[in-house]
Amino acid sequence: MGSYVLTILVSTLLGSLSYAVYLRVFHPLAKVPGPLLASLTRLWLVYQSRTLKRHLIELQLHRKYGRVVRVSPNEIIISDPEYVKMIYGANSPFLKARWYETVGPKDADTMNLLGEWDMKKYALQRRLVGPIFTTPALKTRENLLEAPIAKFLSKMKRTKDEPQDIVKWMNIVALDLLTEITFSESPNYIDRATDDANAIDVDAFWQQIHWMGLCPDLWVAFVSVSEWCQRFGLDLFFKADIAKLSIVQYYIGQLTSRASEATRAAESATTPSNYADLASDIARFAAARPDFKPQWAATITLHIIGAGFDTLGMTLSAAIVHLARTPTCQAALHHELDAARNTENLDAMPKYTQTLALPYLQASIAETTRLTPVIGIALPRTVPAGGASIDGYDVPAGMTVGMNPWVLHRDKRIFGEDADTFRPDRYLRASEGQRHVMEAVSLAFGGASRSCPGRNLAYMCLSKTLAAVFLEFEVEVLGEEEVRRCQGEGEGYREECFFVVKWHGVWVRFRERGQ
Ligand code: HEM
Repeated sequence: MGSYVLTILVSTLLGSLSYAVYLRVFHPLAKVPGPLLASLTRLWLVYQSRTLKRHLIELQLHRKYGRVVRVSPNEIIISDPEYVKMIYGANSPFLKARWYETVGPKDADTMNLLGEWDMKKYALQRRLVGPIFTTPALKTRENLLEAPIAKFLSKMKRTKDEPQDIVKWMNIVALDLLTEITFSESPNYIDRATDDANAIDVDAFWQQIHWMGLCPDLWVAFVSVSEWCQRFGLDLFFKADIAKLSIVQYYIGQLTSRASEATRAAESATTPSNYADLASDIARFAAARPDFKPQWAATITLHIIGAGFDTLGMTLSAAIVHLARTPTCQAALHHELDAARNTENLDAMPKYTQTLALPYLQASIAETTRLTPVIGIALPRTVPAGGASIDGYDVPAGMTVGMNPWVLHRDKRIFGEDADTFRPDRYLRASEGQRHVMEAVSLAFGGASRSCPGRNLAYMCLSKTLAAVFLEFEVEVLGEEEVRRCQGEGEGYREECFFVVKWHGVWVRFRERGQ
C-alpha cells in the first residue's frame, strides 16, 4: 500500500516537473518574458484579477518586462501600438477569446453582441441595429435627455454646496438619461436621489465573471451545478445575474406592456400609442426587416442599459473629476462655454450640435476616455488559424493575446512625456497626423472589429450633460479629510478593476457660478 502511494506521489511529481519544463522551455511562448508563476499556471492571472488592480498591474508588467509579456501559460499581453490594427482592426480574424463565454449567448436565436462568436450572425445583427444608433437618428430623440439633465441641475442648486458622492450621482444620471431616451419615462432616480442598488448589483456581476472568465471550463461547470441546484429550490451558489437588476426588470416591464398594448390595438383595430423614443425606433426597424427577429429587438433595447449605464456613469464621473482637479482645464472649459453662450451659440440646455462645436469640451471627453478608459484589462482575443508573428515571437493559433487600453493610452511615444496627466490640449495642439495616430490606438470604445454600438449615444449624453453642468457650476473635489467626514465609516477612495474600472468614495461640491 505504502509503495503504491509513493509511486503515485513520485509519478505526480515527475509529471508536474516535466510539464513545468515543457511550459518553461519547449512551449511556443516559452521565450516570452513574464513572471515565472504566470508561465506555469493560469491561477497567477486569476489571483492578479482578484486583487482588482489589473489595470495597474498590466502597466507595471510592461514597464518591467517590455512590449510583450506572458501572463498565463497560453496568454500574452502586448503594449506595442503597431499591433492594434492586426488584433482589433476592422475584419480582424482575431475573435473574442473564451473569456467572453461568461457573457456569451446561449443559442443561435439570441442576440448578445458582447459575447457573440458567430461573425456572420454578428455582422447581420450589427447591420440591423446600426441605423438606430447613428447620430442623425439619435438627434431626433435628443429632447428626451433634457428633462433628466434639468432635474439634476436644479437638484444640485437646491442642495447648495453640500458634498456629493459623484459616482453615485453620475450612475443615477446615467440611469435616467438612458431610460428616458429609451422609453420617454424612467423610475425617476434623480428626484429620488437613489439608484435602487443597480450599481452594486452590476458590480457584483462583473466581480464574479471577470475572474471566472479566465477559467471558462470552471464557469461552465459552475453554471450547470448552480442551475441544477436551483431546480430543487437550492440557492447554494451566488450567481450574479444581470437580469435581476431592478432597472433591467423595469425595461422588461416596459417592453412587455408595450407589446401587450400593440396586441390589444391590433385585436381591436384601434391605433396604438404613438411613442417617439428609442424603444419605438427599435420596434419599427424590427417590424420593417424580416431578418430582424422580434426577440433581438428586446435584447438590443436591454443592451442600452446593460452595457451603457455603468460605463456612462463612470465616464461622466471621471470627466467631472478630472476637470475639477485641474483648475486650468476647468477654467478653459468655463471660458469656452461662456463665450459660446454670450454669442448665442449655446442654449442654457445645450443642443448636441452646439456642443460638437466646442473643441475644448470635446477634447476633455476624449482625454477622459484616454486617461481613464472604462475597460481595465487587456481585451482578450484568440490567435486565428495560421498563427501570428508578434514582436518577433511566433504565436500559434489558439493562444490568447490582448492589449490593455490603460497601457496603450499611456504610451509616451504617442501621447508624450505627460501621458499620465489630464491635458485636453494635447488633442487641440496636435497636428492632423498626430491626432490620427492618437485616435487609431484608442480602445476607449473597443477596437474597430467589435466597437461599441452605443458610442454615439454615449457621446450625446456626455456632451450635453457636461456642457450643462459646467455652464452652471464650478466643481470642487473634496480632500481626504472631508471625504472621511462625509463617508463616516465608509472606506474612502478606491479604484477597482473588474473588467470595468470603477471609483468609489470620490466626493465633490457643485458651486453655482455667477455669470
Ligand atoms: C461612455 C459610455 C460607454 C463606453 C466608454 C463604452 C465602451 C465600450 C467598450 C470599450 C466596448 C468593447 C468591449 C470589448 O471589446 O470587450 C464596448 C462594447 C459594447 N458596448 Fe459600449 N460603451 C459605452 C456605452 C454604451 C452604450 C450607451 C451602449 C448601448 C447601446 C453600449 C453597448 C455596447 C455593446 C452592445 C458592446 C459590445 C459590442 C461588441 O462586442 O461588438 N455601450 N463598449
